[in-house]
Amino acid sequence: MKVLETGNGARAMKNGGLDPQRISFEEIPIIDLEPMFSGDAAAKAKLAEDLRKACTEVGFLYIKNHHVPAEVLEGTFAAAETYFGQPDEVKMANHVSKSKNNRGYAAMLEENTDPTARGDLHESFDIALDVPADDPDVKAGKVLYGPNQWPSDMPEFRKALETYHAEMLKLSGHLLHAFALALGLEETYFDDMVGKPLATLRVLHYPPQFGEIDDRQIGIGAHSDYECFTILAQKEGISALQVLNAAGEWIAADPIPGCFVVNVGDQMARWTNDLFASTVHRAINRSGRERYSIPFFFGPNYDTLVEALPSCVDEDHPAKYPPVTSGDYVNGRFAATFAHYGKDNEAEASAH
Ligand SMILES: O=C(O)CCC(=O)C(=O)O
Ligand SMILES: [Fe+2]
Repeated sequence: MKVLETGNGARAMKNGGLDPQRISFEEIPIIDLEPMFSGDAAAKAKLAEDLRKACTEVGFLYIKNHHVPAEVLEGTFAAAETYFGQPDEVKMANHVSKSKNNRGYAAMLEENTDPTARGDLHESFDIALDVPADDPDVKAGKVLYGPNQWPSDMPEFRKALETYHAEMLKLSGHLLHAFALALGLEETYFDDMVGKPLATLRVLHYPPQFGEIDDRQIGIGAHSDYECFTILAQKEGISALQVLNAAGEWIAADPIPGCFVVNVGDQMARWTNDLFASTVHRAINRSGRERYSIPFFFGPNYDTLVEALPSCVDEDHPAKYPPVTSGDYVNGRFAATFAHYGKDNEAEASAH
């Protein structure tokens, strides 16, 4: 077993080295995050080992004991339901095209997460870190930074989402520490890269799909997430999310009470030179009921260079990807997903 010397002492690396062993998982592991809040070094090391295994073999996991209050989750789901229940013209008043920073509402079929598909059957509302318009980074045209856009007459909606966003930032700090330990690094290794993080919160509404389904038009098409990691809340009792395993089978990632789904994003895969798997997933809502979910995408500061970590590169495993800043990477991916606003999209939508 390979042992890695770190500033926190020696760490054994399971799976002997850098080659990830993806498995044909049929279940997604559950990781107990409690040690990051109250554990000693031994408990954290055990958690780090479990997390490393989950990220290497699967790329998806559930976390329990995350310390996000249940009422914050319930409040956000309730706020989302009220928001999406409004007439389309009301929601369109805060359409994402009215923001320079990808904030606000996007309607059914406007997004096309899988570029080979015909639009996603969901509507969404996005916020991110609220950075004022006169901030130097915003003025410099770093479009992922900027102010949020809000409906003028829904203060509860704003409050719920802002509260949830703040909780996610806290939780992301703990998770990032766990990821650092899982990579054999000092717990605080990433801390100075996340002072002004790319941190997008979306609320999503998926109407149910009935009967025969065209696999090019589902709730959200097959994709991997762009950022470092995603923390996803799903309303209990509705199955829709699916994760692709190493054998190419779709595995259900159903909601588990008290747990978030966490998945590795593309930035983390690049950081780890593909040791950690950024796993493809999709959602199809055939539950017969309206589905709501709340993903939160966490990545480092816009200017952080995402390049293979020294501990993930050696002679036999040269860096696979050129270094890229966090912002340029996410921006490039966004451009592809939102490419088809406008005429094409209207034609598609009215054809169905
Ligand atoms: O709604 C879900 O369960 C998944 C959403 C998702 O994958 C995304 O927004 O990137
Ligand atoms: Fe996703």
